[in-house]
Amino acid sequence: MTKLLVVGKTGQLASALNQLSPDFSLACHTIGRPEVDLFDEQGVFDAILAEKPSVLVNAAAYTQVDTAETDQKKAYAVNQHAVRQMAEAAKVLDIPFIHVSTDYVYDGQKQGSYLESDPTNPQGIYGHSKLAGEQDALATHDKVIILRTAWVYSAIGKNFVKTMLNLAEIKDSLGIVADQKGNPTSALDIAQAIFKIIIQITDNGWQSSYSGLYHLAGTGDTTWFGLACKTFALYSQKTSNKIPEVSAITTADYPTPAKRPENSCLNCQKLEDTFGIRLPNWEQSLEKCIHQLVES
Ligand SMILES: NC(=O)C1=CN([C@@H]2O[C@H](COP(=O)(O)OP(=O)(O)OC[C@H]3O[C@@H](n4cnc5c(N)ncnc54)[C@H](OP(=O)(O)O)[C@@H]3O)[C@@H](O)[C@H]2O)C=CC1
Ligand SMILES: Cc1cn([C@H]2C[C@H](O)[C@@H](COP(=O)(O)OP(=O)(O)O[C@H]3O[C@@H](C)C(=O)[C@@H](O)[C@H]3O)O2)c(=O)[nH]c1=O
Ligand SMILES: [Mg+2]
Repeated sequence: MTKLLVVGKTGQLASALNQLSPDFSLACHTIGRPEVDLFDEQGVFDAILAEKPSVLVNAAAYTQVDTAETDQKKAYAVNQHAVRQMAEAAKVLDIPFIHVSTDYVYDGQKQGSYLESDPTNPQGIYGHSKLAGEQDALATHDKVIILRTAWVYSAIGKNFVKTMLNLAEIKDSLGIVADQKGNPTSALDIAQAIFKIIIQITDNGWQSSYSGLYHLAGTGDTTWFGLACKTFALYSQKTSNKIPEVSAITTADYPTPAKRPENSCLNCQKLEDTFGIRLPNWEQSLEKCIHQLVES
């Protein structure tokens, strides 16, 4: 039986992997704080070797985009140095390592959606540190799959969708940026895709053609303003709770410490061609998430 080890316990993706693993008949174990802290590089390496998994997935990261600007050391420790240790451990065990990265490795200036072969140019420390982690993982071990995803939301954990619903309780109006475009992605959809990839690796054995970068994001794109509007539209269909008035603003109207890409839409064709996986439309998965939030 495939023995999957997930680094990360309480985050959006780690929770989704945990939740869905029984559907895929996998033994799935998660490690994270307080037992395993990613600031302790040797501890991470040792913990993975002690577990002896047959596949390693990293679902942990330093994800606070704005805080990273002033907390650079921690961002690089988690997003680069710990990732290198995971790749080193996977190399020693000779097992596949599936690592998750971000659309924020791009500068957002491309017209149209990004291909994996497009140049990267992160605009902030979070994106820089994630890119450094990708590069270290690929340089360390052959059996590495990097999945760049985007705009992740889930009923569990912190994300933009839940921020909007929390703000609804305290605000009558909101201004949301309408000049940043991307692909909202459900954590449950990412988890399901990761399991499908693992099943193919198990069934076919590792193929050298699997190695490398893949985009994995919800189908269809929108702006943060569009995502906020859809969130409130779905929410008001399911509850009688009040929703705020939402207005479209520009990036200049909403200054933040970290610069975000204007257009980070991801072309996910390579993933479909290699593994036959295509994620659902973002609106369809968002509806499921809002349903879960309303029911809980
Ligand atoms: N969230 C998003 O919008 C996007 C995320 N991604 C990527 O997807 C992946 C999953 O992200 P997501 O699930 O949203 O992340 P979350 O922010 O929800 O969770 C991050 C996880 O990392 C763990 N972690 C952080 N620092 C440490 C540390 N020092 N030691 C141990 N564990 C640590 C956290 O643990 P604890 O609970 O103890 O803090 C938490 O479990 C990441 O690689 C991220 O970069 C990519 C694009 C968009
Ligand atoms: C709360 C709020 C945000 N915004 C803007 C700020 C920003 O441009 C945009 C999104 O805000 P957030 O800070 O929630 O999103 P952000 O933390 O930038 O989300 C990113 O997280 C990392 C981890 C990733 O990898 C990315 O793919 C992406 O999901 O919305 C408003 O315009 N109005 C508001 O009231
Ligand atoms: Mg954030």
